[in-house]
Amino acid sequence: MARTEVATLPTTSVPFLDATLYIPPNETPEQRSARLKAEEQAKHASDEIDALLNLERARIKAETSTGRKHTLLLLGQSESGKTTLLKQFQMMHAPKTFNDQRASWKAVIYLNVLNTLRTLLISLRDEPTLRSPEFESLLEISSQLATFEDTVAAKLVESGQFERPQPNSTKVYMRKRPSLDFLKFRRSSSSSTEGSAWPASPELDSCLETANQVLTAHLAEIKRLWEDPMVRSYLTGQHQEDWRSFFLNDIDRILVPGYMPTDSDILRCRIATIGITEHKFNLGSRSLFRKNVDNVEWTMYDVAGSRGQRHAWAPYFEDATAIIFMAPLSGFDQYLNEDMTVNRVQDSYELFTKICRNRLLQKTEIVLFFNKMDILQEKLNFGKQISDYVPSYGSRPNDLENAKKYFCSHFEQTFHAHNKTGRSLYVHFTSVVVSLSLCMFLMNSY
Ligand SMILES: Nc1nc2c(ncn2[C@@H]2O[C@H](COP(=O)(O)OP(=O)(O)OP(=O)(O)O)[C@@H](O)[C@H]2O)c(=O)[nH]1
Ligand SMILES: [Mg+2]
Repeated sequence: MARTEVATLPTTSVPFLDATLYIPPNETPEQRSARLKAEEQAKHASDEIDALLNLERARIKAETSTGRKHTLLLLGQSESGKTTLLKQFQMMHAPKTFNDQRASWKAVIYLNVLNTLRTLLISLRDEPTLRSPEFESLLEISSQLATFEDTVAAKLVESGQFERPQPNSTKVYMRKRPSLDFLKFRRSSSSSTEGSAWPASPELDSCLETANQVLTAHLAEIKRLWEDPMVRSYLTGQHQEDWRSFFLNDIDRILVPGYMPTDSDILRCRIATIGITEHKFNLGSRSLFRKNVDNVEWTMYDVAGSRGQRHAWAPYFEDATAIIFMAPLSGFDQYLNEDMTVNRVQDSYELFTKICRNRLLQKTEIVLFFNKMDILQEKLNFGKQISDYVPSYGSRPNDLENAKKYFCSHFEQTFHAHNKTGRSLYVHFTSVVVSLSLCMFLMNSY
């Protein structure tokens, strides 16, 4: 397959003007002084970030120089499945911690349900043909649902494990603050072998209880709305995030009194990673990446994958033993949340290319996970045509085997084109929410 075909994937280049460099015409003295002050603050913040990154680099170097520590980086775009893979590792190698935290995940699952309901109501609001009695009835309780969502988010933030952009944000996704805190956060994050359940909060429990009562009282409407074929067909065209449907499909089970999240619920719930989190595993004695590893500690770094946060990855490159790069192929018909002009598979490909050609990573083993294969299969079964979104796919058969072959060959080509040191590429097609034996397989197969 000719390598030039990649160029016909949807383009991602968008003009970008940095607001801090923009000087408005006819700038008043007050505007000028405010602009200069903002520039000074931006420079100060940037210097501070550089200083913190240098410190972090020195710390990692000191830890790895003993040879007793190996570093594994989980890289990939947002929602590619990095944290989900980490949870799989925790299930396998830190089962006590995983079980201790089980009950705590209930709050995140409720947050996912409340947020999905709110997103659903918002997206149907402007579609008069889809406004049913169920919709009208749920609209009446929407502000109550939003209050629950906000309270659950606030209480999770108070637990110290999560953040959100601004204290009074109406957004319920807890995302990284654009601040220096990612390093602070990384240091304070608990390692998976030592972590414990998040602190209990009576206010959070009481909010979940009330939310449960309201949702249960409206369960029939929620289900009728969610199962309405016209609504489903409308949502399919909206390219919603993959994780959203899971908890609404299972809402009866989640609202049952005494509900305790299952392994699968924990793997499927979604919370964006903030900054970089560090997790330690002792894998005993085994052969890994062609090295005989004997009681060496593995430190796994799970990073935030959205574009604005990728600059924080660099300090971890120099001493990385291996990278697991997650590229979800199911994203062929989706766009980045942070830039709706950028196709997700195209973004993964470009990011992977940057990783392959990074000078600091030339000796780092790369494991490539083409993830979310279950969702890709569902989309192809549903009749979605890859060539509608990736014109260079052309007239190839629109099936799983051909899609795997097509995308894999592009990623392999870019790897080989930038492979100056003869390192190997290990490719796997995965669905990290379902393959429970994956980690065992990974740990034993190199
Ligand atoms: N069906 C399915 N869902 C998956 C798969 N992998 C991940 N998910 C879901 O996709 C959502 C996003 O996964 P995360 O692991 O949070 O993604 P991430 O790469 O850590 O994202 P950031 O933290 O934003 O960088 C979660 O709800 C996961 O359960 C998969 O293979 N199949
Ligand atoms: Mg994550």
